[in-house]
Amino acid sequence: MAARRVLIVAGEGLLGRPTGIAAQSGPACAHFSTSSNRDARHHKLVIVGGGTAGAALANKFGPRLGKEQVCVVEPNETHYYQPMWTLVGAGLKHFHQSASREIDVLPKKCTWLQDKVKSFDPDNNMMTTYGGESISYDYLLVSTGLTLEYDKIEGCVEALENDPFVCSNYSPYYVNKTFYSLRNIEKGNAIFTFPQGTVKCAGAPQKACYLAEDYLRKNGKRDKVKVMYNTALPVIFGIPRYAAYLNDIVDSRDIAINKRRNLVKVDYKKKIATFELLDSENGETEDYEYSMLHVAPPMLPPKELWDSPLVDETKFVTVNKETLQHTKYPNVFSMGDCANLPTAKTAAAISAQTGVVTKNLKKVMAGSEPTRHYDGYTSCPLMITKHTCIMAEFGYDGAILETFPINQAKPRYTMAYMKKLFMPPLYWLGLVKGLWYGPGPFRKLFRLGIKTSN
Ligand SMILES: COC1=C(OC)C(=O)C(C/C=C(\C)CCC=C(C)C)=C(C)C1=O
Repeated sequence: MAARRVLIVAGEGLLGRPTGIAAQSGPACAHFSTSSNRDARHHKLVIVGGGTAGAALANKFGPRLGKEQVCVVEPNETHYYQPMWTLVGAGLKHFHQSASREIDVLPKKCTWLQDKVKSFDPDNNMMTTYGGESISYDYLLVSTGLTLEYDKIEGCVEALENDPFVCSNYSPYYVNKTFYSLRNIEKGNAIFTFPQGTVKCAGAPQKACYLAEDYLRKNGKRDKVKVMYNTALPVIFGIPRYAAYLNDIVDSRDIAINKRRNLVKVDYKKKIATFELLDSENGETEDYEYSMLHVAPPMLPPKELWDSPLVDETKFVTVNKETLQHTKYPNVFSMGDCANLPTAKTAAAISAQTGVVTKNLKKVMAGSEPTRHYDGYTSCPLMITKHTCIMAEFGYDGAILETFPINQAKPRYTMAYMKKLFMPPLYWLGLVKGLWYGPGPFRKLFRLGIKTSN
């Protein structure tokens, strides 16, 4: 029964489809736009991507400017709360709890064009779509998210499609396979990978590992399964304060950390994963036999952006890291995973960015300069066991920006409850609706409390 369910999930996998936020395309909905004039289509504000960032901004500007003035270009029918997929992979939430209809996260007062941008021409304030539209705009928000590039790993797509024990919490097609693997693994190596390059939610690959280890231990299988985390990075986590706690945790739970290893090939018939040794000069590789393999794929902004002047050679949208305004085009902003911001890419980061872009875009629309500055705020709720969580919160240059006046680097029950119970409603009712700008004000309030009580 379980095996059948997984096979159905795996059978649906198709990497040609957009993978950033949502999955399927489908029939048009109420305020879906059917353009009557394909030659000239103009909106005051065009938002490319209806994920977390795009939906939040549509909810800010749609009601303000009106339905015809704000256009969201988003091909996918379903909007996913991706932070929940860590929990789905560990059997702590159901996949359907992470999904909503795109039409339900967008405001009534906006035009949803269910289409995908094909090319950007910011010098002429124009873009074209695969559906054959030419759209011009006064202001543009680029919030496309990232595309999962499983196909950069040789044999990985075949393995994800054919081996029930090769899984990935990053994809709606493969996230259900993670818990299937945990329930059915008997012995051997359970390997969790972290790729080279920029990823969204850099904590997710190790959360998958911790929750798996916890499940195997609690279900009496731990002594027969070796748990490994193979990462391209030279450290377990980029912020030393949290890395110190995490290193102790992996030591005490006998999780092997193999650093500077990058997954380059999966041979699912032989059950072998091949890793490039990044510190070796002559491109040496290492083969690992696996019983279960959790893949975090390389990621990049969608290829439609690569040739546009909106990005640089890194392929990420070049914005001022404080104002989030484009470095070349003052009428363009970018936020979310596709922006080249030197901080970790998370939903929590988008909450803080929403306030900044809302304020600055209003300023620019009124003919003045952007004034609000983003401090790089981001948060990573690191699930350590199913009941405990390290609530990492930080900003640019490793600044620690913890909300609560307690040590959040310690695994805590309260923070696990936050992640599992408090965050989903905060996301659906707050963040995507443009009503949650992150916990910054609470942080300041709690710090004030400490000062006055001293
Ligand atoms: C899923 O996305 C998330 C957010 O966006 C909805 C957040 O904002 C935050 C940050 C919020 C914190 C730490 C709690 C603040 C709560 C109060 C009551 C002050 C986290 C961790 C998060 O995971």
